[in-house]
Amino acid sequence: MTEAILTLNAGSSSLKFALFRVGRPDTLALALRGEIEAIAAHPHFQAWDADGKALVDERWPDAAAGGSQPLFEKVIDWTEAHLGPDRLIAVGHRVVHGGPDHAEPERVTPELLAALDRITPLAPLHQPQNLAPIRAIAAARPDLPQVACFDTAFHHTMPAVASRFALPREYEAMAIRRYGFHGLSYESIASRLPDLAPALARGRVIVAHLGNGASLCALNHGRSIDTTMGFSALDGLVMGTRPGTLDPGVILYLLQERGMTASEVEDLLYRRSGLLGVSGGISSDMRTLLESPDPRAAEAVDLFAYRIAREAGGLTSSLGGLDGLVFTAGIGEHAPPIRAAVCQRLEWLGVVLDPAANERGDALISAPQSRVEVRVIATDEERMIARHTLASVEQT
Ligand SMILES: Nc1ncnc2c1ncn2[C@@H]1O[C@H](COP(=O)(O)OP(=O)(O)O)[C@@H](O)[C@H]1O
Ligand SMILES: CC(=O)OP(=O)(O)O
Ligand SMILES: [Mg+2]
Repeated sequence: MTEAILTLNAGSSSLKFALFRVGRPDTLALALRGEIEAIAAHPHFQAWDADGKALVDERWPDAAAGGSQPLFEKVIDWTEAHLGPDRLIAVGHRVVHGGPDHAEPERVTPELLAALDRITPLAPLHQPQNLAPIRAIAAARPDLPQVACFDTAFHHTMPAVASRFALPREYEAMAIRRYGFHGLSYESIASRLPDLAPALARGRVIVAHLGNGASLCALNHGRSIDTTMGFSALDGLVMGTRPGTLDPGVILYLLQERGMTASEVEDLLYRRSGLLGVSGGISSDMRTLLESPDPRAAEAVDLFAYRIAREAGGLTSSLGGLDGLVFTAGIGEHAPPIRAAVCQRLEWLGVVLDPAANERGDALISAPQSRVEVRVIATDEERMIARHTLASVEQT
């Protein structure tokens, strides 16, 4: 019988999962992976074995009644039914916010769950999605170890000058600071760089994690020194349904002058803005926008690329120059027009794209004369979670 680890990665638009077989010494072989995408609209459930052979492909016309809970249960039941001779030894979870106190992966206990629940207001779109399956599994399988892996953890290496807000000191004591997110994704990319691009592993690199949520991370020698997301997953780039950086004066104005309630503003910022809002409600999904003939879709796409380039300029300053740019996550890995638009805006930095390599989605998409090496690397948050989970269960 082989031991296996299940990973669950609940994002804002998808639930991704994977099953890894544990070999000795400490190798993790992918057994299957899958996802439910468009969880809030028309859920689409797919899974593949390690060779990419499809195991399931189901669509549900409407989001499940009762939110994501029935979808989590479906994934867990389906995975258990496909375990075969494997024995599940642990489940690892992506948990978006670890707050100030959780800088390393941790075994789930009732105390940890209560602490993570208390920081839900800092990540209202994600934390409930992350904690719900932990609770469901704890109730159904109380003896099965679970490990929480935090999206904020990788950024604990940021210097104070990058994590501090210019607020009075007492607010910093209330843990109001910039945390950064998508840390498991950045850790996954940083862990691949020594093999894929050794010079970049030692250099100054911006990683663009462009999914439904989107952010940039400045890596120096593989460590995060700055990132575009802050206290919450609202800051920085334009995202599927979030505006990214917004003058806080707008929020005061909406509350004080336009009579909006705090929860209406929350809904506006987390669910109605970004690509969805700017496109006039066409879609938060980049595929739909790239295919749409509506000029508002093109304006949303243009703003998305403009803001990536603008923030990349800022992070280049944080890094003191730029050696590499890496695109990853749903849009970064699969949307050549977005990569082209960003690279064109960064030509002043010495970025020269190889258009054919970009269209093919090659690993290296910059031209030989480019001063900045531009790469596409598939993020593997699932393997990162599995590694942390294995290390955590072996320690105890
Ligand atoms: N072939 C594609 N072309 C353009 N965009 C794509 C493609 N495939 C996926 N995407 C986009 O990737 C985004 C989802 O990215 P993903 O990293 O899976 O998100 P999350 O993990 O935040 O749920 C969506 O906007 C989707 O439209
Ligand atoms: C932190 C965050 O925005 O995550 P996601 O991209 O999964 O929405
Ligand atoms: Mg994601």
